[in-house]
Amino acid sequence: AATKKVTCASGQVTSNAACCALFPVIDDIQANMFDGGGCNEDVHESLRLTFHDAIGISRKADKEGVFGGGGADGSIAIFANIETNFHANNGVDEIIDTQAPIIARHNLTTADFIQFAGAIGASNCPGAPRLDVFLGRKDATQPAPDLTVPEPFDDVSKILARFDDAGKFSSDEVVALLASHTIAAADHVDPTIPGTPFDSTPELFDTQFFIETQLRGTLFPGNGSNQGEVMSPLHGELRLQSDAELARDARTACEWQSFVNNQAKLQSAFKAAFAKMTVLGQNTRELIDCSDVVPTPPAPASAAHFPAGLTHRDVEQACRQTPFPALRTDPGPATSVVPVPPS
Ligand code: HEM
Ligand SMILES: [Ca+2]
Ligand SMILES: [Mn+2]
Repeated sequence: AATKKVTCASGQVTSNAACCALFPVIDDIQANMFDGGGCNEDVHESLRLTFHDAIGISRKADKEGVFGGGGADGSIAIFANIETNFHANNGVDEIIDTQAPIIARHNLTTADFIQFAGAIGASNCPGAPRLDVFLGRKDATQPAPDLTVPEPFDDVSKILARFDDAGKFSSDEVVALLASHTIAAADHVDPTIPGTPFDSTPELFDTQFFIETQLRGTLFPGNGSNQGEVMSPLHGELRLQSDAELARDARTACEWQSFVNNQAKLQSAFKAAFAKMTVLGQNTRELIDCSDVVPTPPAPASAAHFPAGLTHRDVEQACRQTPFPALRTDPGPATSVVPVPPS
């Protein structure tokens, strides 16, 4: 059925008048955080922040009658003085500080703004799905407890258990959420090489992350092994221990491999898992769906490939049922990944 549309005072069209308020927010964050619509570091950090806020919730704690966090409730920014001290939140203070004056200029809850900024940011990255946007979350009145955010040195069992406890995420949904690491870099895992990406295309929401995490690790991009870091296949690329293990564990390896060269699945699975994550802890019946304000992301640019210098022989096959897809190797000298410039 065709949905009714409203035309906002600005002339833009959306399905609900309440969503009109979002268009000026889009203009503000695009101009003042995202370099006029780029897939820059602040986009990456904003997407990471959606996760670190939302995952702060625990079904187990609730059952035991203790507060396990309010999920996507803005607590990470509202109680930044507490939550940014948690080890797993290292570095999120920067994007919280960047977002704060923008939040102050608009009439959204902090909880809504954090999720909104991540969705708009992702739409700047070629290949990304249009992520869902909801309005009407209630802001936190207390901080999330420590230890809700997974660490890169957690083992697969602990990671899967944490996602299940937070929101009944299946192992497939966990793998889908890790697609976020296709537009990502680490500043603090090896602090001597800030901005070191997890794949060779941190400006593209493509499937390279799932390809490159399956290649044999041969080097450390910086000063050697840090907590939560394992060897990567490329100069200038950093591999998290958690990503390496999820790519190789019997519970997750085939799902991981299924994203290789499957842009359509990457988009649909990440969109669905994000839709679940972005409302954790909130009463969805009270939320307004404003997803139609999200710009359509540019089409994915590059075709799936092995980075120059690497081939099928460098794949550490982990899925037992299905062979790794055949891919071409990029021409030229061995790939060296350049750092993501700081925003
Ligand atoms: C097993 C679960 C996860 C672990 C252990 C993990 C761990 C990490 C670590 C250690 C970093 C590097 C931070 C730094 O040093 O600057 C990072 C970056 C990032 N993470 Fe995750 N992550 C997980 C899941 C997620 C999820 C579910 C999302 C979003 C849906 C996400 C989005 C990001 C993004 C976008 C970045 C890049 C930030 C930037 O480039 O500045 N991560 N993650
Ligand atoms: Ca990428
Ligand atoms: Mn960063």
